[in-house]
Amino acid sequence: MDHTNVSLDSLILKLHDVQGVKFGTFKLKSGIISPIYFDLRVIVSYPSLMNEVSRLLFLRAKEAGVIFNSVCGVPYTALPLATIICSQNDLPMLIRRKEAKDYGTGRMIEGKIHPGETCLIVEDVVTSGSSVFETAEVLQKEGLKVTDAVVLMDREQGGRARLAKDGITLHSIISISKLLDVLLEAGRIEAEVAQSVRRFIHENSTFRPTEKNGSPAAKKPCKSLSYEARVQLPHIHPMASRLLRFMKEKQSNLCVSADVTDAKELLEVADTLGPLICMLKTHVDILHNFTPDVTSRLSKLADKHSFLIFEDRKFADIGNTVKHQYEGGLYQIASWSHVINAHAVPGSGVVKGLEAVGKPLDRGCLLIAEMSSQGSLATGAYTQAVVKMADDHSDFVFGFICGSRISSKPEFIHMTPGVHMQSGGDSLGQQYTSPEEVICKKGSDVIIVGRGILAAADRVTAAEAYRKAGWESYLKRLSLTN
Ligand SMILES: O=c1ccn([C@@H]2O[C@H](COP(=O)(O)O)[C@@H](O)[C@H]2O)c(=O)[nH]1
Repeated sequence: MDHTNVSLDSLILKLHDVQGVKFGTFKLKSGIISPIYFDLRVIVSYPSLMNEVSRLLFLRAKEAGVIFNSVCGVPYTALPLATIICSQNDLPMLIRRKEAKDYGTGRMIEGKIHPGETCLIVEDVVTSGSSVFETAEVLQKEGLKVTDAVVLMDREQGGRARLAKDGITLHSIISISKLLDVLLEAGRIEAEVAQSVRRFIHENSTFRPTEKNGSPAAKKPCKSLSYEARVQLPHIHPMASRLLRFMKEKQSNLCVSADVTDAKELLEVADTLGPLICMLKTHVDILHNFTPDVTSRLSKLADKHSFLIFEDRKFADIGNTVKHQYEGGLYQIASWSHVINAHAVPGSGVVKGLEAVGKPLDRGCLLIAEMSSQGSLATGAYTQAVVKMADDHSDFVFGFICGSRISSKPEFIHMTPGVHMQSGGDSLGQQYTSPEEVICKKGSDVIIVGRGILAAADRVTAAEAYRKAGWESYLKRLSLTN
């Protein structure tokens, strides 16, 4: 028996001893029930284990012949591992921030960056490979090369193949198959447990390699209709149909969130970005100089450039109050906004109140089923109840604000905020996802982008980049699912 195998087996047993790996019934973040769970964060409490894992990670990269100039750990568990590797081998380290700083430079990477150099990524566990990929994306945006990643535990659920597709070679110390073999042999788990974990891993691969002609080799995700085909659906809401037509004609599933506080700037955003968007989202109550003239000009720009106006008012009161809020007051929202949205918290009265005002004007409503902010309570059973409410009021409700596709009905439009090319978020809990993730993987229809475009030096160029990314992700989704 060679020395490496002996130390690998003992490492696996130690990880089991400290409960870094557990067997039982665990609900994963995705909602899937798993018979195995890794919690490798626990190893930070065991210094000798930390040193051993760090040594093996470094050795693995060296054995594989990886040439690199710096090391970056995927936050958070791999951060101390990267620190030990760099300290013991006299290597420069880079730290990836989870959120951009909202002051100073706003950078996402800490440490001295030398564009053109190669950075090795270190991770504790890889499932789909998305965390490694997100870190690689951030490093690459700074001009660094990322060719390889080393990981302590490969769950063998498609992460390696997915990263290879993106040009990153994954090197692992322990595979889940090896872990099961060692624990079985040591009498730590029963054969049935090992068998059920193997079955689970096999059935829950997150990446299916494509055949040479590009079509998926294995099980396809459920079929998705084109925007064009959905326009023809017999029960499509007129607002959904209008939006889908704009999307098709303009090749745009981009909604710009025009969160500016000056009326002149709002109109300028609408006019300059109008040709690139299918919808303009407003928060008129943040304007310091609102006048009714602003909304009448906005309506003219919507006609000129063929986009819908969506006032993101998030109504959330009893039916009688929201009727007044929608129809009257300073903003008279119903008179100019094609689309509004509402929380389902008050119960169906909120929709009925809004419908009483909006339906005669041919307006449409989106229900807020999920939110992009950290710690949002709109999840699980609440989200499902919102879908039911939309089903019950589909004369007026034509879709959702959500993080991913939550209804299988193609008549409903799914719109996702919290979209940015760079992963991370802000200091107030906003969490960002990329256009590709939102459209292609999560099956949403429209990306809602605010600061990703508004904070850019050239807003038109940034909006075009988001339009293109959103549209190409939609085409990719169609090709993968049909
Ligand atoms: O869950 C939600 C619901 C709404 N929003 C709104 O979208 C934009 C996002 O702005 P960014 O600058 O792209 O972060 C903003 O108007 C929010 O009120 C959301 O972010 N999340």
